[in-house]
Amino acid sequence: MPLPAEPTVVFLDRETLAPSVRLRPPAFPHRWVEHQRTAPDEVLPRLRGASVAVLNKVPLREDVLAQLPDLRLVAVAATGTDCVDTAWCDRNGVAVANIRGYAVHTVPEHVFTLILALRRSLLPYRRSVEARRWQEARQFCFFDHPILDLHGARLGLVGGGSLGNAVATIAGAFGMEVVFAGRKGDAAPAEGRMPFDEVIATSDVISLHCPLRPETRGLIGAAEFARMKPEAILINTARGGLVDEAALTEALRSGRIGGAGFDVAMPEPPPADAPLMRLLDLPNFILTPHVAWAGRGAMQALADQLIDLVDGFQQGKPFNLVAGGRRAGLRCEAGRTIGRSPS
Ligand SMILES: NC(=O)C1=CN([C@@H]2O[C@H](COP(=O)(O)OP(=O)(O)OC[C@H]3O[C@@H](n4cnc5c(N)ncnc54)[C@H](O)[C@@H]3O)[C@@H](O)[C@H]2O)C=CC1
Ligand SMILES: O=C(O)C(=O)CO
Repeated sequence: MPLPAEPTVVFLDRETLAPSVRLRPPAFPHRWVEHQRTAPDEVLPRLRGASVAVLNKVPLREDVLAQLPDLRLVAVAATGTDCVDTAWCDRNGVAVANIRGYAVHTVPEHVFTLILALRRSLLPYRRSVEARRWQEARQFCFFDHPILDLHGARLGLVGGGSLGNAVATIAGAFGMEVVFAGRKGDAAPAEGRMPFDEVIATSDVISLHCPLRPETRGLIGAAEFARMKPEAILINTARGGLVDEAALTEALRSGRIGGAGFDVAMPEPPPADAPLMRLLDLPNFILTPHVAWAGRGAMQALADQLIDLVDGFQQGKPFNLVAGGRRAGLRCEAGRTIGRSPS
C-alpha cells in the first residue's frame, strides 16, 4: 500500500548512529520525527499515526504492531531484522526493509581483529609486558602464551551471505582453508557446503554470519562445543542468541576450546553479571560492544541506504524487503527480496 501524502516518518533510536553521520531528508514532502532512544513503553505512543518507522534495535512486536493501522513501512537501520516481528508484518502487509552490504569491509576487518588477537595471544602478551615479564626473560623473548598462525588453518563459516563471503576472501589471502557449513541437521547440504557437524568438528576457527531466527537460536550449544577441536576459537559477530552463553562459559572455563571472540550478546547491553561479562577475566575471551559494523564509512553508507529505502518505497519501487512485499507484488523469501511475483 502506498504512503499517504506527507507521511509521518519516525526514527525511534537516532543515537544508534554516531552524531557525525549525516541523514539526508527523504526526497518527498513528509513530517520527520526523531527520538534519540525509545523505551519499550514509548514505542506505541510514538508510532501512532506514523506511516514509516525507522529503527535500529528497538523491538517491534505483534502487541504493538497490531495497534498501528497506519504503519506501512518499517525501515531497519541494520542488516539484522530480529528486533521486528517480520512474520506478523508479512501476514499483515506491513513492509519491512533492511540495509544490505554496507558492512562488507568493516565487519570482516573486526572478525580478523578478533581472530588474530586470539590466535596470537595478543592480549596475554600485552599483559605480560605490562607486568615487566620481558625484563625477567633470560633471552631476547619469552613464550608464555601460544601463538598459532592462520596460514594452513581451517576457517569454518556459518552463513554464506555478504559477510560470510567477505570474510572468506580475506581468509584466502591469509592462506586459510575455508569451508562453508550447510544447515544444522542437514546431512546432505547443498553443493559447496560441508555438513554442519563436520565444520564444527574440523575447523580451527569458526565464525558465525547468519541471522538470528527461531531456527538459529542456540545454534552453537553444548553438543557443538563438545565436538570442537581443543584449540578451536569461536567468533560471533552475528547476533547474541546464536550461541548458548552458559555452554560457552563451560567450554571456556573447562579449557574445552581454545578461545572465543564476541561482538554481540543477549541482551544488549548485557547486565554486569551476564554470562559474557563474567568471562572477562579469561585471557582467551574477547568481548567488544557490538561495534563490528561501526567503521565510519560503513555507518554513513548505512545511513544513505536507509533514506534510499524510504524514498524507494514512496516511489513505488521498494527494495531490500524482508517482509510485507506481497502487496507490492514482490516475493520475500528467507530475508531476501528475490524478484517480482508472476502476475
Ligand atoms: N556485529 C555487527 O556489527 C553486525 C552484525 N551483522 C549480523 O550478521 C548477519 C549476516 O549479515 P550478512 O552476511 O550481511 O547477511 P546476508 O543476508 O547477506 O547473509 C546471511 C546468510 O545466512 C544464511 N543463513 C540463513 N539462515 C541460516 C541458517 N539457519 N544456517 C546457516 N546459514 C543461514 C543465509 O542463507 C545467508 O547466506 C546479519 O543477519 C546480522 O545479524 C550484520 C552487520 C553488522
Ligand atoms: O547491521 C546489523 O545487523 C547490526 O547489527 C549493526 O547494527
